Amino acid sequence: MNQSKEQRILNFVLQNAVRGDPCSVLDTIDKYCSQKEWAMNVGNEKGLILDKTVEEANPSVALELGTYCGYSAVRIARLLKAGAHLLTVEFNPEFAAIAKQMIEFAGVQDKVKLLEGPSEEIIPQLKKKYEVDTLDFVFLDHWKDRYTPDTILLQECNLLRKGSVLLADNVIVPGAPEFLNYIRNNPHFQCTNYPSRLEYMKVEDAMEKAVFLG
Ligand SMILES: C[C@H](C[C@H]1O[C@@H](n2cnc3c(N)ncnc32)[C@H](O)[C@@H]1O)NC(=O)c1cc(-c2ccc(F)cc2)cc(O)c1O
Ligand SMILES: [Mg+2]
Repeated sequence: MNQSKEQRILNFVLQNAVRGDPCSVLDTIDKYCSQKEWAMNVGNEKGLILDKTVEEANPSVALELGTYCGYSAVRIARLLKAGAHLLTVEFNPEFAAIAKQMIEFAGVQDKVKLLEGPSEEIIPQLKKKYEVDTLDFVFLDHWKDRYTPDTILLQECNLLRKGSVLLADNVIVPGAPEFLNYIRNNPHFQCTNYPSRLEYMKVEDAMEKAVFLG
């Protein structure tokens, strides 16, 4: 059976990147996806916005929704301080298997816990099953129509605290208009928009940061 695109991306990393070097893994994925096959990684341009937001938040506990091949999980984990960790959620088993290998090859597996399943099922389990108190940082990069319900669910599960930082990818392409409307009109969030471009394309995209005010 011929390989999936995600398997081809992983193989290219295994053959061309430096094991244990997260930056080398990120650069190699970006090289493959800009020169050979487009893929929905956050990419290097929006990746720099993600980097700055993570560094500013300096989270002890971070959550990512939508792992895909693990590009942003590696990107986030490489910036985490000693003792901090990232929980990343992916419901597609094939993608989860690829991401697991990508995270291990990059050498950040001790900082990342990959949770396989839908976010709507996993979020309510975070406190009891995964021993989370509150989340310092959340990266929303899964189905764009899940951004709003999952943001509401995070609040209902008391997983946000004053100052928790949410960062949403793709608020222009594919777009998350309902999320933007929800979060920008919600007095419990302070929002900032970061114009950028769709990964590996000359197409406008943006990220939205929302700080929970408690
Ligand atoms: C949604 C995907 C990312 C991943 O999210 C997992 N997922 C989903 N829903 C759940 C859940 N409820 N729980 C857990 N995991 C979940 C999935 O399996 C994918 O692996 N991301 C995108 O679709 C995406 C698409 C584009 C894009 C842009 C222009 C185009 F012309 C075409 C596509 C760009 C991006 O930057 C994206 O991020
Ligand atoms: Mg995205």
